[in-house]
Amino acid sequence: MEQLPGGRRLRLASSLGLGQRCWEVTLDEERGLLAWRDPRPPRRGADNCFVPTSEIIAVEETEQNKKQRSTGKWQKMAKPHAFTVYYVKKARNHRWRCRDVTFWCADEYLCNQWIQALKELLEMQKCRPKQLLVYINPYGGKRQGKRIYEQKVAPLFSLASISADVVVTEHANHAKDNLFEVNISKYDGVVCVGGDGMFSEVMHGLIGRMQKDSGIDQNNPKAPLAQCNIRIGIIPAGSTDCVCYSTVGISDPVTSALHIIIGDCQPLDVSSVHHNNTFLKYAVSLLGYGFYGDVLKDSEKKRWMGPMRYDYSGFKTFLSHHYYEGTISFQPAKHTLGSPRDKDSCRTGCCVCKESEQQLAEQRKKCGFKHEEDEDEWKVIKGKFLAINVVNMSCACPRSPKGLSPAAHLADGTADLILVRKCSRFDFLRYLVRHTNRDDQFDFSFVDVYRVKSFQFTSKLSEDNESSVTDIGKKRFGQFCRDHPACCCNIANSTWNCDGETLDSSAIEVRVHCQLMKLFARGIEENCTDEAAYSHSSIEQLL
Ligand SMILES: CCCCCCCCCCCCC/C=C/[C@@H](O)[C@H](CO)NC(=O)CCCCCCCCCCCCCCC
Ligand SMILES: Nc1ncnc2c1ncn2[C@@H]1O[C@H](COP(=O)(O)OP(=O)(O)OP(=O)(O)O)[C@@H](O)[C@H]1O
Ligand SMILES: [Ca+2]
Repeated sequence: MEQLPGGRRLRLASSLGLGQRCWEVTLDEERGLLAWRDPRPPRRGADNCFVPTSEIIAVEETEQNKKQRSTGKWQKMAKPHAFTVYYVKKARNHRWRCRDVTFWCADEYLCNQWIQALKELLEMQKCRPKQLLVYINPYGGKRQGKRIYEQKVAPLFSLASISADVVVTEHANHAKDNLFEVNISKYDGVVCVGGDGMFSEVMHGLIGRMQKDSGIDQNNPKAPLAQCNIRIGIIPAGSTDCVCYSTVGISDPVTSALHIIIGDCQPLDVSSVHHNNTFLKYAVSLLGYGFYGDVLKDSEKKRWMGPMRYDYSGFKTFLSHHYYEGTISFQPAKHTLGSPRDKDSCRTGCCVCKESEQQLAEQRKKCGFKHEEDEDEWKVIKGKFLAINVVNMSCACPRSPKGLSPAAHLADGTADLILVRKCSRFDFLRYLVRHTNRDDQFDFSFVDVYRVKSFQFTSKLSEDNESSVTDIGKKRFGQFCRDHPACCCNIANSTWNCDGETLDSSAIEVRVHCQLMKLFARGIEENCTDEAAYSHSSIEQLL
């Protein structure tokens, strides 16, 4: 073992057994790598293996008897000693898996030195959770939440020495209400097993609890909200799993469990939604009026169909082709570097989000939690819309791998406002299809997109009702426009789809709160295979 200058940086290099051969194994704390190489010439890149120490899941002393029985490899050696390292292996499409490698040596002291060094390194990873609170929705998605947790996630948590208090929910809002009561300081994170609706519940519980504990009135739309520092982990087991997919790059329970174990952290913007100084909801993914509101409303009656309900209701809503009249006001985002038409997307370590984080910190330094009156201009648009979508993130999901707004950022303090104006059914279909291919879905004359920090909407119907409350005739009007039965204009309001839940009010006021909460995730990685993440030359140097 070598202590590097400066005292505490560790470097271990030994010749250890792996399979039936000796490998050169190196643990370098400074570079943050565990690497092993077959020393026999020729030196082929394929024989170099390495793991960033931050992605080691666990290390265990391996019982020699167990190993002898299963492989018979060590039978000729006198008393071999062995240890197994469990680590993250990055596969295709952002999928992570837990792999293990067992090293052995005849020297017990050397073996223990390795185990101790690796355990010390794991102990030093302070961002890793030790105690988690887990909520499982047994009825989300295909009703597999409990099985997914028990079979795929719990064994990994226990391997990583994470203890978990598990609550299987018995009714909607169980998790949210429970989060107002539990001793939250006991936990390093909260995990939800379910879909976007379940995530939304847990988020409401945590943000709500944080505001309550800080004496902040959620009903005040202008109140600066207290940041929620306890991270949420999402084990996807829902129908859309948009938040998980957009922050990890895949909906896969094992991948998400591994992000939780290694203690990843991804800040997330949250929008607050109010009506007449009354708090309605928070939103992280989609706030959609018109098409997505109607799809959701119809699909709620078909929950028994599982995830298929969205395709059924989507098709039905597409055929109905309703548009809605209303007024939109918004404040364009000026503080951010990006634009919704950018070709680059938000990725791990995104510099647009980092810049926003710095601005947020400076703003906090300047005025703390005091509210500063926002003088920025409002832009107003009146029109007839098939869909009004406000998205805090790309909203990528398995149905649409690039999402509703591919260049939206997870943590820049803005949302993208997408306006799809009245157009033909055929054009709307062309617009929808572009969510599933590489073509630009904003490149249509009937689609506009803006990056905003706040937003308001009033439907024509409620404006009319407000201006002539006595006009009973208008209120009694049936659902469809009787003057133009074939025109698809809808005299009734649509419903807001707020992260998969319907809102009761059509008139809403929305503000984006930059990085209000944090997830156990790291955003979508640019190039996610190990080989791409670490160049071979740096591994060669290490070995
Ligand atoms: C021709 C194929 C076109 C496919 C177009 C697919 C676009 C899909 C975009 C999905 C965006 C999801 C945004 C995330 C929202 C979540 O916060 C929320 C809660 O989980 N999920 C939904 O509201 C669930 C929303 C689910 C919406 C599904 C819409 C399906 C539309 C199907 C239209 C078929 C037309 C066919 C005509 C021949
Ligand atoms: N035990 C329960 N019984 C009934 N409803 C529940 C229960 N636990 C949670 N819920 C509610 O179920 C709703 C939907 O759950 P979830 O988001 O997990 O699945 P989903 O709707 O199929 O997926 P997605 O939101 O990704 O489309 C949530 O809004 C949550 O409040
Ligand atoms: Ca954002």
